[in-house]
Amino acid sequence: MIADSAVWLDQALAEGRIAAVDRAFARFLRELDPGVDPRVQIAAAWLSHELGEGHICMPLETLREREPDLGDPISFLSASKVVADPSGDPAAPLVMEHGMLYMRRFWRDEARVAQAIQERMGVHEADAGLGAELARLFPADALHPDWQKIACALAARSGFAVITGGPGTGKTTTVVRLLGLLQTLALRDGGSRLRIRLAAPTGKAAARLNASIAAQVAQLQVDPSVKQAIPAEVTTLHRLLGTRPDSRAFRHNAENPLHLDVLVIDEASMIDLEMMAATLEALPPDARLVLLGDKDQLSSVEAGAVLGDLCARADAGHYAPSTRDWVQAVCGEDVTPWTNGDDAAALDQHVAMLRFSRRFGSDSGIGALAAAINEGDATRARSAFDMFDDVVLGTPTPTAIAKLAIEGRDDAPGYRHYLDWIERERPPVGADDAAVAAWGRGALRAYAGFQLLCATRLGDHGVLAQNARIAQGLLDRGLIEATGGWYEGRPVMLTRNDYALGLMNGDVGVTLWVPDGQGGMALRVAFAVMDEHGGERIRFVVPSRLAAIETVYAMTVHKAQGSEFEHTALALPPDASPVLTRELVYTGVTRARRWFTLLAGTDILGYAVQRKTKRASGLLRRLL
Ligand SMILES: Nc1ncnc2c1ncn2[C@@H]1O[C@H](COP(=O)(O)OP(=O)(O)OP(=O)(O)O)[C@@H](O)[C@H]1O
Repeated sequence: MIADSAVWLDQALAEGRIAAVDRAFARFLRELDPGVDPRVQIAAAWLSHELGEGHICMPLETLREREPDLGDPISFLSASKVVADPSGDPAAPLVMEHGMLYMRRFWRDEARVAQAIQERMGVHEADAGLGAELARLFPADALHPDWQKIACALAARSGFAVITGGPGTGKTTTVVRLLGLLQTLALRDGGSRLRIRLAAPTGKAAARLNASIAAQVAQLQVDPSVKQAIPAEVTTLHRLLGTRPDSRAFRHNAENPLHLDVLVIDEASMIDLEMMAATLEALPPDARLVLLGDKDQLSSVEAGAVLGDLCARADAGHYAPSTRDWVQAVCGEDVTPWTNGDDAAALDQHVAMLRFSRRFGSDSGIGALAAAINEGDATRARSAFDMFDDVVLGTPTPTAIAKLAIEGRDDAPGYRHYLDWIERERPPVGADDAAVAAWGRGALRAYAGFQLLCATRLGDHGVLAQNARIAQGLLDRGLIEATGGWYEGRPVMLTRNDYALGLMNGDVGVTLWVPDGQGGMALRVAFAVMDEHGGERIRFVVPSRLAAIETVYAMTVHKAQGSEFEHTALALPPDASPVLTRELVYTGVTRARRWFTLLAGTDILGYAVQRKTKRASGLLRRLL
């Protein structure tokens, strides 16, 4: 029995097992209830620690393993005033349910998300014209089963759908066809058009979807009136919900719902539980929600792995025989191998996984490597480097990493390519604004030719250290004129949203000398921003207006989610570390469009690939 929690908390903090915030939370419980059982405080400190790691809750099993001396957690937790069961005291800060301990806010968000999804799954029925429209939009000569067609059908038949798939599997293609289909059915017989909104968790992801949606809509085989009724503009979720200064709450909520009939959210793996709860709350009850994303990518930075939870059974399908028969009747596709009559939950009938990548064919090392990583097959992952030319294992020493980042390898570019481009394409003196903007756009595009990714920000192998080495290497080669302050060629990334400038956390800009409008030249940072019609526009920003930015020769894998680069290099630290996970490596590899370079030992690759993260959550249990 532990008599004094204060000693335990101080010691755990001193030993680095918990953080100051965890101790503060445990102390706060004593303020609430001076007679609180010290064991409850210890449990609370561990719970707070787990939330910091991205979990929604803490299984009591975890507490038993960590603190076997405390005895049975169920008995001391259920005896405490600060812990309630779901129907207990709503003022209690902790909730215990199904062998999990929650902070009330997360418990409430999780329960709300589950309930909102459940309600939405039952809204809408398949339209009688669905089969004919699907046959028109999806050519019969596709690969079978045509998962795009199946995904589209499942999404069209209810108010809630999840479409997961790796890079290039056709998530955008499918959703554009889905929108064409829904709009065609809505406009039929003089009906009114659906209000459709598209969103993504970050500005970068929104911009990328924007470009691909516009291209896909142009190719869509539908009536021009339908085409017009599909928006090209993609907004960020924060924008859509309406942020309010200094508040976690959004302008749109249950009392002030969004004005829309269909909401599509791309890159949904980046949505944390709190954001998902806010989004579902702001959605009108009969609006459709379609989530798109890659279930195997890293989860959100904040707590929760909502897409991962929803797609936990997507590989095996778990379709009910009734779904199988319906898919056969409406799509002419056979999903028998993915049908499991004994274990088919309602949620499973709303999830579709696209399984064939058009970007990465059988000759693609990136595709083979990503698949091996996902299967946790380190041997196959290693052999991909021997079998394919587009993936290369580079030397992971600091000097070699900086050299690769600058010079690239063979045809795969490094930063020299982009700096040379800026120099070569510099507009002549007196060039008009359009020419300068085109140069800015080209510089951003050239910058996207290469990106070095790191696992962490700090440490000798982190972003800050790599940034410094690369900048020095560029200076030594005469490619930039300084390594600190503002200089031409400096790429920067926003680390906070800046609504006044219309720039979002994660947006990347490139510093350039441009005409200052008074006959001189000035350093400005070129960003690609969306204009009001969903098109892309180049905005030049005065460097001093950028309050929260970082140089971005190196970027964390987390920050790179939602972006792609022609050549991506991933540098991993040489020693085993908790940040090295399968999801991290998969996300890094799949940022590459044409070339991928791994800057790590194969032992570290093997170590990371074995470590699949599992975030504790009760969401799936609530939905099954
Ligand atoms: N059914 C199809 N028929 C022909 N081409 C297709 C089909 N589906 C996808 N493609 C092509 O494959 C490429 C990738 O498709 P898409 O952009 O829809 O995939 P995605 O899953 O959204 O990719 P990303 O990883 O970029 O999010 C595109 O060039 C697209 O035109």
